[in-house]
Amino acid sequence: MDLTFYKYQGTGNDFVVLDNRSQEITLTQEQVAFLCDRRKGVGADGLMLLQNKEGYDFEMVYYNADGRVGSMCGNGGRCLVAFVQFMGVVENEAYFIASDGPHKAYLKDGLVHLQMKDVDAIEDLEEATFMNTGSPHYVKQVEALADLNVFAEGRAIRYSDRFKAEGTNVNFVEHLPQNKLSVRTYERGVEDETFSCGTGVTACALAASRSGYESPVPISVLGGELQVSFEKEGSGFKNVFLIGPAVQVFKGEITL
Ligand SMILES: N[C@H](CCC[C@H](N)C(=O)O)C(=O)O
Repeated sequence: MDLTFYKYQGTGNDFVVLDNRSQEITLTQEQVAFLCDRRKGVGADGLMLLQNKEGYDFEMVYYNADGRVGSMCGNGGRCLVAFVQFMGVVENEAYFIASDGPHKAYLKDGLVHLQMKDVDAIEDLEEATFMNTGSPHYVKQVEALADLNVFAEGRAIRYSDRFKAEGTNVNFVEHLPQNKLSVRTYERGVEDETFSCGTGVTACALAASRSGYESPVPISVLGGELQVSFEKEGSGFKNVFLIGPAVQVFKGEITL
């Protein structure tokens, strides 16, 4: 099978994007893993299929780099919105369905604003918090984030008794002055540190709001700058938006 693919990146979280509106593409777990392989394939943290869905502008189907169907990916969602605008499917606004439900998004001043699911509950753990922002996220506040071994520490938590069956993404967040955060993330399904995780920084911003952080929260990640805006509602959050750039890197062809 000959495939035309696009490569996108959002703050360094990178994706292979395939237009499957004709429904001609079906990929095995091995084929997705091959396309995401950085040495033997195209190379990406994840792969997305753009599909049609009645009642929506499009459907987002997301796979992790290991080839398994993933849960919601915030940076991937932002990249897919940029892709559908590039393909002429939408102009500046989109309404789509992903694994965690419907999402609204719009483009403004070159940034993609993606509405994330409402978050009802943040679970308090002994030294961290845990929540689902479309994907599961463990959030641990640290100091000296730059010196942390995110791979080793993240991996230990991801494979701990509580999380080893389902897995979790693991975020380490440093609280900086002036309402700013710095975040590094170990991603499930990539099983490594990535340069950015959209659902992860969303979780970090919501967790930080409990220490007085106010919307919008600017967040530095290894691959750039993101923002998260939100409204508090009781112990939960609504109107949560992930805001940042999404860039087409190249288009290519590959034979499977
Ligand atoms: N990079 C993604 C998260 C992917 C989710 C995945 N790693 C999982 O939970 O299995 C993001 O920007 O939100």
